[in-house]
Amino acid sequence: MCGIVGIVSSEPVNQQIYDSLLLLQHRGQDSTGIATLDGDFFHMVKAKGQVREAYRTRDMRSLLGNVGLGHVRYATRGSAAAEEEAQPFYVGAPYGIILVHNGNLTNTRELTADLYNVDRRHLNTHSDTELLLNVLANELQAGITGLSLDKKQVFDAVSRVHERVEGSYAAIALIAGHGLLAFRDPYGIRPLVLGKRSGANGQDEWVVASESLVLESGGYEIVRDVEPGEAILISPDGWMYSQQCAKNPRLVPCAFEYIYLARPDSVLDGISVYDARLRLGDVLAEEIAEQLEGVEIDVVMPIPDSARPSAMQVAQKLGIEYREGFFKNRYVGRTFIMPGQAVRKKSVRQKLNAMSTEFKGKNVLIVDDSIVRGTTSREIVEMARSAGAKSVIFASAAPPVVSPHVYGINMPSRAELIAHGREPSEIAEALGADHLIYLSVEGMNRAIMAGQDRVTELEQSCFTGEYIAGSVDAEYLAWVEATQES
Ligand SMILES: O=P(O)(O)OC[C@H]1O[C@H](OP(=O)(O)OP(=O)(O)O)[C@H](O)[C@@H]1O
Ligand SMILES: NC(=O)CC[C@H](N)C(=O)O
Ligand SMILES: [Mg+2]
Repeated sequence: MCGIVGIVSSEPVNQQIYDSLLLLQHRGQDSTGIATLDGDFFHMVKAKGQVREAYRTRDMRSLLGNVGLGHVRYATRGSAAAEEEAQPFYVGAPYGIILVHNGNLTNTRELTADLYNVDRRHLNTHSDTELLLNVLANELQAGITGLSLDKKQVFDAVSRVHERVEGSYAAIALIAGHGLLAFRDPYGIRPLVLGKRSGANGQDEWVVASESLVLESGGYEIVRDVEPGEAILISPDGWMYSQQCAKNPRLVPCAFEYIYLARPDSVLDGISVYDARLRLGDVLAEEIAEQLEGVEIDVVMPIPDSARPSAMQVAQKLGIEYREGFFKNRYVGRTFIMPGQAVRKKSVRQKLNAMSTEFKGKNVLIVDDSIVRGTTSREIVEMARSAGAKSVIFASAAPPVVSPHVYGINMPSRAELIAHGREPSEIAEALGADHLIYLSVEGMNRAIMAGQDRVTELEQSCFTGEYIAGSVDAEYLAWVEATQES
């Protein structure tokens, strides 16, 4: 999951894109980039690290134009450290295209071979985003008949992209002279939402972004989510056109967005992330009551930040006091999306501190949103014990993560997943907890999708091992494991 934003405005967009990326920072911390379209020219600035450190005043001044896009990266293919893999990516033909992408393609080997051998295209990195851009460029090129490009040709090109590319992709592109193109994969795995406001000169101003909070904070009304398979084309003077470009679109958004990735104050595909997290807590409480009958619990405690809404509900439903015992250093980023296990492990200790008065002599139920590698939970159980807890019960508001995530979250290898091939009792032992409880898969589905009928199924392969998009089989997973840094 990266964060993406694209804006078509009646005034310069540089500051708006910057502000939007700051709001999307929780989706990626490895690198960031902004590109603008200024008449016939693109301007682009990319840098490693987080938004606040990445852009200088002179960079911002160079980003001229009323149309632009931006990206924060959390690498899922290639390397987090590679500067040349920071997004956006650019190709010179046709017209000049710049693209940002949230997601992960699963047929990269086939695409790489075809782009070299058939389309005669050069690829300069290991990024799957560069592949996506080149497929789009190739399909646009193939459909051009005259000098200019019309919307049908653009939508036909996106249809052919859907046919060639497998995996997940929410993408935004700028096409020089033509405006902004946004599209979402046929399963809508990664989020993308469309917003509109009226500019000073009466022109419609548009934004497409990974999360709705970007729209709200910029004073845009939420028009709707981009449909799975749909493409949206917005001209530089604010005309918007859309078309369904996939043969069999089916909305299957990623469950992990609701559990951990997205900000709680966003609404994705009509489901409020905060409400989903509250409901995950409600259902978790029911399952705790059933499975841990008789186990003594004095206090319920969240692991800040993402677990707070769920933990609050667990406490309320179980009628047990809610306390905060772990305090977070706000200057340390999200540890799960940091590259490399050594950094992640060190950061948990830097990030969280246990206040002993809240633990001494108590039976503590610790609630986290998820346990993936166990990096956080292992350290936390140890911290709770050293702070004097009598017993430590650990609850996860998501089911066990048993399989790699190949659609935009960097969990490439089975071996690193603490729940892979282990029973909950063995995991409890590995974590050092007295009891461990996970939300059930059925409970997760019920909680996230309650009270609405737009989303009827979730992408949940990391909990079930069943992959909906592309041919993800044992051979593919072994290849990902062998080639992707985690
Ligand atoms: O089992 P693990 O591999 O440790 O991963 C899971 C943990 O990582 C995330 O927290 P993170 O610090 O990334 O962000 P947060 O502050 O938003 O909770 C998540 O909320 C869990 O606490
Ligand atoms: N998390 C993402 O969406 C990553 C996008 C792309 N796969 C990359 O690695 O840059
Ligand atoms: Mg956390």
